[in-house]
Amino acid sequence: MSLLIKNGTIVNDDAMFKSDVLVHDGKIVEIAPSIDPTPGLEVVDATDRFVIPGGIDPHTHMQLPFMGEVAKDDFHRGTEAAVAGGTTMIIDFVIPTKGESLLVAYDRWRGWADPKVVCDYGLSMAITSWGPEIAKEMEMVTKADYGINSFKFFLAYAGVFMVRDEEFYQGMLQCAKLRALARVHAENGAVIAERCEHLLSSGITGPEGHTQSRPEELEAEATFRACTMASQANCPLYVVHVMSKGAAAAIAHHRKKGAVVFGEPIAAGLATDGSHYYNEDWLHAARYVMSPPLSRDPSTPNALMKLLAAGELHLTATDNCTFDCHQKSLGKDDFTKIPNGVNGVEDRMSVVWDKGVHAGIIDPMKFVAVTSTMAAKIFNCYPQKGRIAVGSDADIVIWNANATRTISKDTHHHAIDFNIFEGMQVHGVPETTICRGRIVWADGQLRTVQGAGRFVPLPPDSQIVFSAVDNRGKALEPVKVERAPYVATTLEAPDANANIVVKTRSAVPPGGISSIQF
Ligand SMILES: NC(=O)NCCC(=O)O
Ligand SMILES: [Zn+2]
Ligand SMILES: [Zn+2]
Repeated sequence: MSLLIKNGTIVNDDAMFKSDVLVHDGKIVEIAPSIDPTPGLEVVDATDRFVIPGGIDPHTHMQLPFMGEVAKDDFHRGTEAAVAGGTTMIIDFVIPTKGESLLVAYDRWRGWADPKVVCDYGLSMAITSWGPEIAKEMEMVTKADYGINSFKFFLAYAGVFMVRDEEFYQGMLQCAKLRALARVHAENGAVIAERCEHLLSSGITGPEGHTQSRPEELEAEATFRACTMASQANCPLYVVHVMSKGAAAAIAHHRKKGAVVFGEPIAAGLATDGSHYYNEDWLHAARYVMSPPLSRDPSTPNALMKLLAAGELHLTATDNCTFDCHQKSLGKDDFTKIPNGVNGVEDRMSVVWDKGVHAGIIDPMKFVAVTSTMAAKIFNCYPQKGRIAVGSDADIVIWNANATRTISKDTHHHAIDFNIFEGMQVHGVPETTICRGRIVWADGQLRTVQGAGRFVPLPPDSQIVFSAVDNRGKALEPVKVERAPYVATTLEAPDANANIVVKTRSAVPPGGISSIQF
């Protein structure tokens, strides 16, 4: 099947230019100022429109079994919502239960996703327990047959997904060895568990307890700790759902010291805030329960967007993990039982355009970078994905920057009965979405086929992630002092009048000098 996109302005992360685009058999085969239509060619007019790489959402949880429930958006509804919003690839997480084989969990996720996806998808893998068997399976799943190149560690959800610091550290050593990216959910799970108990026993049972059990400091502390441990393991780190200024500052601190750390804000955190948790309508407040919580500081969404603009945060995702009102209401007497998670996969592109480009904070090229290209580079499928170029997959969105739409549960494609962005009017609308050469969304209608999306294996050793690591490693090698063997001497009584000699360090200790002053 062939398709010709005419008269549009192509936007990549590094350039914008007017050109036509010819697509054949799922690939972009020609880009030229003017391509003549030939008989039988479907022509899409993109006059006054941008022609952008389809969005890549690197953080979703379709049909995740979590907190006794299963997320409502499955791989069918979830990917339909994605393409309706201009996203043409998702990266979902395989999350084994504690002690479960990674291979068994992997097969389960592929079994769920392959027959249902309407767009391409890749997988990341969570490590929820630790031991030699897990380390061995990590190596297996990074092979081409499995196509995993990143592993996520939870420092929250005590007793469920959380790993201890030493497990996280060992996991990162293994990631570094396999040239796989470590990803982290950074919150202090142990302190959160204590605070939950305290709040409940003080009679705070509503959703306001959720945010009070997880103050921003606990996200910032865990982010700083994760970055520190990653630096010691010489392992690149990707911090998922950066929700607060403190967490972003921890990332910036380590990047200034040369660490390879990426920060991912999500649509929810860029467009809304934690004031909802204090809404007097219980159900309203419960809808926003996710972890880490939305920031209580109303200036945070704008600050996170500015950090994307400044290059201190790097790409956007959604953490799409949807539970409907009935599922949320299971926590009506106890906020710790409200299933955690919000929508985002359908609205991320419009929300980032509106709060970023329309607001004058980022330009269209940066928009493409933070919604698509950076994800393709980090997860090592660039330029197959994330670029409008000859030879790339024809994952393309015709974007109308001048159109607006009002987000609503009544028109969205999610499987839930509310939308956390309800009523928000956003500038920037995906008019046509093309997945590997097929139009899957046009004129406000889905034209999808279940199972038509493909699994995209993600190979390890992404350039943007690993190129600096070897030289950093040399600087971190342990230092050995060569000495003559120590010969024991008889101890003599100390001479009270002898001068005290203060020994000074002559070599930098492994891992560098701490900036903490005592
Ligand atoms: N974020 C959230 O609340 N739910 C999904 C699981 C996770 O990513 O932590
Ligand atoms: Zn998380
Ligand atoms: Zn998540």
